[in-house]
Amino acid sequence: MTVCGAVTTVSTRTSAQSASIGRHTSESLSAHRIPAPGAPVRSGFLTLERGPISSAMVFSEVESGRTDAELDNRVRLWDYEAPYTPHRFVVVEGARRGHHHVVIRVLLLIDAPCVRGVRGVGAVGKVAMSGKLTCASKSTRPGSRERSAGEVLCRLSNAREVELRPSMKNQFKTRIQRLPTTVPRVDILQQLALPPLLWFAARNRCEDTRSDLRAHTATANTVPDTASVVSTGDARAEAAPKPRWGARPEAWGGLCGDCMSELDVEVKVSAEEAVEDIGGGDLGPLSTSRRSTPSSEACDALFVVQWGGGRLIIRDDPTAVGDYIANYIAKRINDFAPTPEKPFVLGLPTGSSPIPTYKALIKLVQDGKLSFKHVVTFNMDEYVGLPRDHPESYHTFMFREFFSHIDIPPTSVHLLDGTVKDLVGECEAYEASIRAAGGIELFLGGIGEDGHIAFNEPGSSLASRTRIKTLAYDTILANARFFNNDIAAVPRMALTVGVGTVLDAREVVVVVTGQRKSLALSRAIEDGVNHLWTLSALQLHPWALIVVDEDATAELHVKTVKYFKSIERVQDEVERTQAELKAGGRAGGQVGSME
Ligand SMILES: N[C@@H]1[C@@H](O)[C@H](O)[C@@H](COP(=O)(O)O)O[C@@H]1O
Repeated sequence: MTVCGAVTTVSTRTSAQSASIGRHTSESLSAHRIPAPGAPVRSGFLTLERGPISSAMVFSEVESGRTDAELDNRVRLWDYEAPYTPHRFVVVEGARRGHHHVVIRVLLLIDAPCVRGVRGVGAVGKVAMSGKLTCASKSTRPGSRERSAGEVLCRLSNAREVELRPSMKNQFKTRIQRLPTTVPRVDILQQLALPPLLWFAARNRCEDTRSDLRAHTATANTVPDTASVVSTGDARAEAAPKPRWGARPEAWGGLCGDCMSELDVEVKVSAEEAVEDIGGGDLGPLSTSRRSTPSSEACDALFVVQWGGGRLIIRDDPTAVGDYIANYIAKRINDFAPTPEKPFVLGLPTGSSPIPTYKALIKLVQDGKLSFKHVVTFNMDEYVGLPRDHPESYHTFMFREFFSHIDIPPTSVHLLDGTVKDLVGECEAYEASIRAAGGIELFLGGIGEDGHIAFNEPGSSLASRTRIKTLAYDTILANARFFNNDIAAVPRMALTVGVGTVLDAREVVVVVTGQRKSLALSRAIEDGVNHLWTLSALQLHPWALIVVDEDATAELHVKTVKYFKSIERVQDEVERTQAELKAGGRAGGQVGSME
């Protein structure tokens, strides 16, 4: 798989244009200004947050009613490859009213639960893809020649070779390995080093399940089943196991908002190339040549669709990091509007890194901007054998640094007890009480210098659950500072939630500050998923955010830092525009904001 950090723009018009295929930096990406509301949308304005997917492809068409050839001339292809988690992709989508329907289709949405959902569908040997997305609603009835995104994704993810149609073929051709149908989504994404074919079936299913989705948005803490949203309509897909899915309700609100309802996505798969079913496929040829015009006015709003995945926020110093995270958490809790029946379940860490966050949260509570009355907390870990009232027990730490300053009922606080006889039973009961609380909505974490999250030391299973863990010598050394630098006083064992427990949270936010964490940060986000740096498991999480200070970026590549900063700029710009639109009553609600 190729992974590079650049954006490729491909024009399909002429060879001269082909020669102009350029490698753009993320700066030039952000130079694509988002048009003002109502302004004409030009080809190429599309602004993307480069996703950490292996690559991504976006086509835009501007103005409908043209011949295919003309449209081809206007197709822009961005091929994104990025170093970080493979789940997240943001599309800023714009269109405007008028008889020139701006049809900017994007797609990209990558999540392989939908692949899992449709597993068993026949593999495709070779697919030619027109790469055009149009804007009309399409049926996804089984047997229909129109294929939904889920189907196409499924097919392409099973393809051994994917080609664009002839007009683009010479410019872009990628081979991928044939993938087993059941590989985890990350593997799929990482191996789809091609125009990734991750097409998100916005309207097809969205429309069907629209009221459900709205209900989800309203209740704000449940997330619809991906398979049912991106599925093919195939009964097997419907019956497939429900994927664990970390998208947040705002994202769904966006997908199902009024504007989005006017957008549809269809991947046209050309019949110019033979489609060879090699795995007992029963979907028929992936073929459609019909172009459609938008069924109604295209939306005139800007969209951000965020769909899980990793994001790195860089702030100047630990205080700014703490402020950022505190505001972020406060917004989550406030948006969630917790009640006694439906509390917000928050996972919490100890250590020095989260202290500025705790301070800022305390201030928000004191200022009346946040309440923990209906928040239930679960801490990550606790030393074994340290009495709860020991000054360095995590129990003491949490009450000293946080709980005693906020309005949380003590009964809503959960900490592992490392003093009990039956430590295994304690761990099992802890997992059970997390489940009973409905799972963790947001897990805040810190990391050790060796990249451990909670006490998941190097070598921990990435599927681990709450358990007893022997501490690494490095961790004992690092934590000796809390025990008067007496290494012998540091407990040798701890109870800790597992990496799997953290990954189960619907959202994970990790604080990383200080240069001593910089190597761990770089290993976790610039290298692959690795049990030696357990933070790297966040790459598997669909909705993860790491907030760091400048010092912690010391070991990162300059391009990594630039990339994430550019994302934030784009995000800010989008959110400002959205706020303006909203203020003017023109946008369909908050869409996927991370802030
Ligand atoms: N078990 C805790 C971790 O949860 C924490 O993230 C880490 C970092 O501590 P600090 O933030 O003080 O560097 O310390 C301990 O190892």
